Amino acid sequence: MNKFDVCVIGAGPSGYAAAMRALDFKKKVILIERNQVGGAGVHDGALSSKTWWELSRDYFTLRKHGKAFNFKVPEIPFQKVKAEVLKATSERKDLLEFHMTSMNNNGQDLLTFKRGEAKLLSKNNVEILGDNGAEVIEADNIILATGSRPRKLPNLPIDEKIVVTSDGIHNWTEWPKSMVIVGAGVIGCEFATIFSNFGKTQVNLIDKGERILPFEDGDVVDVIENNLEEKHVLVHRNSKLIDMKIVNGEVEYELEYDNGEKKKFQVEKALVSVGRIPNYENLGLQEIGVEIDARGIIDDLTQTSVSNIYAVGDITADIALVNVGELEGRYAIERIYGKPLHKLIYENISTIMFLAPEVAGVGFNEIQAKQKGINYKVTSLRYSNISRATAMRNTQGFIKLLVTNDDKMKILGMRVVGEHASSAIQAVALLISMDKGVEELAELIHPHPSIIEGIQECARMLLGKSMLKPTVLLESMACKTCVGGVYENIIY
Ligand SMILES: Cc1cc2nc3c(=O)[nH]c(=O)nc-3n(C[C@H](O)[C@H](O)[C@H](O)COP(=O)(O)OP(=O)(O)OC[C@H]3O[C@@H](n4cnc5c(N)ncnc54)[C@H](O)[C@@H]3O)c2cc1C
Ligand SMILES: NC(=O)c1ccc[n+]([C@@H]2O[C@H](COP(=O)([O-])OP(=O)(O)OC[C@H]3O[C@@H](n4cnc5c(N)ncnc54)[C@H](O)[C@@H]3O)[C@@H](O)[C@H]2O)c1
Repeated sequence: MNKFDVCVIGAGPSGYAAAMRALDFKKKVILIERNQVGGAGVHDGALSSKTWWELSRDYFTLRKHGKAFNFKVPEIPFQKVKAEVLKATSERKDLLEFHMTSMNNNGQDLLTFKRGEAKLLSKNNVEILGDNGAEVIEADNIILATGSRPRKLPNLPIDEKIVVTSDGIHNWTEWPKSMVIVGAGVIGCEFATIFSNFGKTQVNLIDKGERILPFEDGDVVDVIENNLEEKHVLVHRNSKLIDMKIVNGEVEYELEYDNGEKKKFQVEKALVSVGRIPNYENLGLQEIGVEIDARGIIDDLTQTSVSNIYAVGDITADIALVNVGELEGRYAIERIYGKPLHKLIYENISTIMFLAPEVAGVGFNEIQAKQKGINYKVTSLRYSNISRATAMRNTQGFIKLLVTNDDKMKILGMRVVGEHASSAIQAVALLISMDKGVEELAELIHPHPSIIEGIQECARMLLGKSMLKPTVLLESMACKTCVGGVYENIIY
């Protein structure tokens, strides 16, 4: 029987990162994947949806300029865009595969890749069921990185053709004339943005509550909702989906609103995006004593209740992000083979939501600060005050910075809504992780003209030395305290 130091199950972002980190420790590793290398980080997930988003944004910009400069933008077939998306995902998969093979050609010969379905037979034995039958291997340590899958609602006729999850969008062959999206979370809103950007589909979005993206601050959501509605997206607010069926190859659905009113709608296609569930079944975990509760595997900083078995990435059912999965994958290996240099903390994660415009975030938003009972100072600046945005001829958006309500003004979090938002987040993420205040940020020389200059102006506002003054530009700048949920302007 082949014996390994580490067996990693799943070659998505978290498993791949774990396997590569184990090689740094010169360990003998086996990486097992039942489907495609890259997992949802590449296929029907992060990279594919971001390629859709980038292409849709380019096309929307072209349509906008077409209107402004009076030229006609050619139609773009669905199949052409889909082919480009699949080209992007196979480029990434090929790179990851080439990289794996080259690691061994480097003379290390430490990495074995196996294609097949893995299942634990004991705490050290894993069965791999591949095309050529079953094989059993032995490993000192096991990393579970089997990811997650779309959550399905039992009463919905999901056939991955007409009613799809994010796994089935590539089964479509043409732009739907109309579609409904069930679930106004990140995936739902990103695809509402994508399809409305291309302008070929009437998009309806079902939202259980008062507003989309319920976990995000109201001022952020307002910008996104307005833009979606300008692109004719119909947001069904405060509504419950009570029925959906496929009739003559199209979708009929019925909503019940909070006021008791019921209404029927017809659309060509439906996308269901109501969260994801971890893949921990059929791995033989319960049989060998890995503790599992209703949410999924119980882990203590990646280690499960069986001490040589670790769980990383989406399987742990907490935060489902590529960067978090990769971090956990590396961390688990560092725990096994040496002391991790950094603690595994989740408070300081940078995120981007790919909407119109993009929304970047790090640390707390106002909802989270209030939930934790934290009093804070908050400063905000609209893009209309930033030269780069003026040059882009697109001043929609704002920056919002939260700091502690004391003299230290330690950074608690930031949200940026607007063009280049994602490029604006890193400096602040670093300051939060270094437990620093706004002084450092205010004095650093930033490139000009850039969106990040706006963050610096926010820091200066808090120090009472911004160039533009919030006392004058009342509509587009603000600097306040929030104590017990009550706001008060800060006057310097
Ligand atoms: C539409 C969409 C958009 C997203 N956009 C973003 C984004 O913009 N940014 C971001 O950070 N995150 C995004 N995510 C989330 C991100 O894709 C996941 O958090 C990430 O892929 C999780 O990585 P993972 O390695 O834990 O799991 P996965 O990527 O799911 O990989 C798990 C792998 O394990 C394999 N596997 C499962 N069971 C077995 C078994 N028994 N034997 C062998 N192999 C097995 C699977 O085939 C899969 O390849 C998005 C997700 C979706 C669905
Ligand atoms: N840009 C990014 O970083 C990015 C992009 C896409 C996905 N992701 C990751 O993937 C995860 C899954 O995304 P998601 O959008 O599926 O989940 P989500 O948790 O973000 O959103 C699910 C939404 O569905 C709603 N919902 C739940 N049950 C419903 C029902 N019965 N009827 C109507 N609505 C219902 C919820 O209220 C919620 O708004 C995210 O949590 C995120 O971690 C990240």
